[in-house]
Amino acid sequence: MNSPTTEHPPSDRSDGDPKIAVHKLWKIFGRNASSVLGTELQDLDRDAIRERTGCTVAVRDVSFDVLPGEIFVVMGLSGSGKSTLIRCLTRLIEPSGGEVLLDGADIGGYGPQRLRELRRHQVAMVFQHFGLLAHRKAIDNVAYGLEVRGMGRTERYARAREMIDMVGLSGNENARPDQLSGGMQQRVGLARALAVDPEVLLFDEPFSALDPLIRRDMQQEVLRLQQELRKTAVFITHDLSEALKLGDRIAIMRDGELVQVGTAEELVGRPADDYVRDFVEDVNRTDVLTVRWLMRPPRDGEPLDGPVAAPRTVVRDVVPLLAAGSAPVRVVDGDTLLGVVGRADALRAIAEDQTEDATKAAADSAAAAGGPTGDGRS
Ligand SMILES: Nc1ncnc2c1ncn2[C@@H]1O[C@H](COP(=O)(O)OP(=O)(O)OP(=O)(O)O)[C@@H](O)[C@H]1O
Repeated sequence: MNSPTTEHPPSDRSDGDPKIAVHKLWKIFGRNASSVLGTELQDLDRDAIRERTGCTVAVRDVSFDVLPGEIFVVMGLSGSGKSTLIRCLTRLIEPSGGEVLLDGADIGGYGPQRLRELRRHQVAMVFQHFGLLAHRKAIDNVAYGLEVRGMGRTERYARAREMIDMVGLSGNENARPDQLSGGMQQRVGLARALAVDPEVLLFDEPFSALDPLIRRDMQQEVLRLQQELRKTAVFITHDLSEALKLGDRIAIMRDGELVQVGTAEELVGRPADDYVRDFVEDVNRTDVLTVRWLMRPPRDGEPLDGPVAAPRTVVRDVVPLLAAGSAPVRVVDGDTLLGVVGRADALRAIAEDQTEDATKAAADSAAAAGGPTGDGRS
């Protein structure tokens, strides 16, 4: 085995240049919007800007990268600017300032023709209210983007059938939207977006209108398709469990600003402020935090014959392993020992407070209550 590393997550995200890079993006609604940016007014808070100018700052100085193949979730309360932000990514809403780069190209400089091509070929959107054409059959809705592109009937129907198959709607090709349930309509929306084989998928609260069980199915569907197709996706939601389930990384928005961008573990394990803490406080930490997050290098003399766990194993699943023996769990990726997790480390994950002091106190009380902690501290 190679030597252990103390590197923290995330380690399995895609490397390389971002697919989408957003730099210092602003969107200010209102007739006097241009009087705000670049003046001292822009430093005032949202309410003060509205009072002074009548303008609404929907997106304020937002920067982030979306890596190829990742699902990047944007989450926040109603009115925090999520929909405006996602629409700025294809200039469905024109940003007031800043840049959006797609594969390094600044889309701010695109003319109408190039912008149309971008929306037809490179980026597809799935909307909350499906956005289907009511008078068209499912297959014609799915084929719509291909028709707009000028693809011939036989070819576009073949492609549309393939997509309908892919989202599990075979047999419903000829149904009109009002003959389909909400979940099925959104599958049509998904198939339509995928039909044009876009590089990027933008989801604007696509499952908010669906019943919880259907919603769960659709989330599974997105994860399955993502595994298969590896598209880059930006996914808007105001539902934390959806964000945690789908997001490789999650951005939390408040009043137009990004408060924190991180993996589920980073948000749950180290919330940036009380706003994020409020969002994540009811999350069961052992379901989210992984051994990769908690691991540390082995200590001198610590036994290294404990059970093995993959880096993404959640804490809940290693608790039985730790309970069964005293040696720490070894976190292993292939042949490489990445680190170890002992009983006290697992307690730290369960505890709200992850400071060293709290960890030590938890370990001490565990030792006092039941013998060795199995991590060399006892
Ligand atoms: N066309 C518009 N004109 C003026 N103000 C707007 C416009 N669109 C959005 N806003 C304002 O911008 C702010 C951000 O709105 P946005 O819809 O982006 O938020 P959101 O987080 O997507 O909310 P929700 O979850 O309710 O959809 C809000 O204060 C909203 O009222």
